[in-house]
Amino acid sequence: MAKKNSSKLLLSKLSAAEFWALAVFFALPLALTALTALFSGGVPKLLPTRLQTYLSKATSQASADLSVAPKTQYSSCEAHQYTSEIVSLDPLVIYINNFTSIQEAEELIKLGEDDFEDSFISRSTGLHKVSGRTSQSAPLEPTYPLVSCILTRARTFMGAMLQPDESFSIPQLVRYAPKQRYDLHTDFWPQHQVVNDGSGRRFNRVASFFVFLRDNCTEGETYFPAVDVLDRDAERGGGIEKGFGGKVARGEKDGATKGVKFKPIAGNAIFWVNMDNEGRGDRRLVHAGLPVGEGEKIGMNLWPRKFYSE
Ligand SMILES: O=C(O)CCC(=O)C(=O)O
Ligand SMILES: [Fe+2]
Repeated sequence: MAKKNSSKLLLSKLSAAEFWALAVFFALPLALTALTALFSGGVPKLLPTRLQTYLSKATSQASADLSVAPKTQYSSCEAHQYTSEIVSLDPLVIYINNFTSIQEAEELIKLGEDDFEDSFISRSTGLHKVSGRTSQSAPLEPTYPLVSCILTRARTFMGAMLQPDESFSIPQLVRYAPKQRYDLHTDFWPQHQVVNDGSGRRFNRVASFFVFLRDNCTEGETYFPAVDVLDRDAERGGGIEKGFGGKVARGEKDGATKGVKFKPIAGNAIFWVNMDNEGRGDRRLVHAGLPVGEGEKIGMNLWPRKFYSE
């Protein structure tokens, strides 16, 4: 009772201006909460069920509109789950298990699948269509959250090999239908390329990641005829090859068993180093995408670029 009287007394002592100042002070947080609820779609939930029906059409339309931004929808960047195994030390070839998850692999395909065109090869003279590459390719926008996440993963994998100002080429999806292939080639250029930023600096593809994204096929292995580690292993009983549990096998060239080939397994990747410290390309990293038998193979190229002084 005494408390009620004292608050009455206090109100009667306030001027009109002081009263309104106090009213605004107490009402402002309430108004802000209501506005936040309005913009986050929370208002319908605050209303009685009967009234919610009046709003349901508008709010479900709003959430439907949100779902039509597929290219940027996947935004989580999961911590990597990969494990790695060295296939060859010299030249350096590393097999990476689970470089992407299956969900990430399918999501990457979705991001590029409207943009597939017949593959070309890139040379200093421009882009060329060649008969030895019959697949289709699609660029992947590096700023999409998932693509940027995978590029960061690749950069972290490379550790000290890349300087912070050295970046990746635009990632590229490659898709093969039955009989399609990419004949023997190297990913590095015989001559360093000039960066098109006006600086005159020259770069080359210091290393390559080839990531298998869809393995719904027979054959279609990635083949390195001059990486001879399994050939040497065969002379000692083939223990290393068996240790890879079918992911890696010996290849065939000109009727002879030679080199190493990698079976397409979605999510797994091959990493290899193309250039030595002096910026010379290593021809032992010549490789091919062997013709696909049945089904479809989709992979992704990630090419880290390093600058060279000449
Ligand atoms: O398809 C493959 O297995 C390899 C593809 C490749 O080497 C490339 O696109 O540069
Ligand atoms: Fe290649």
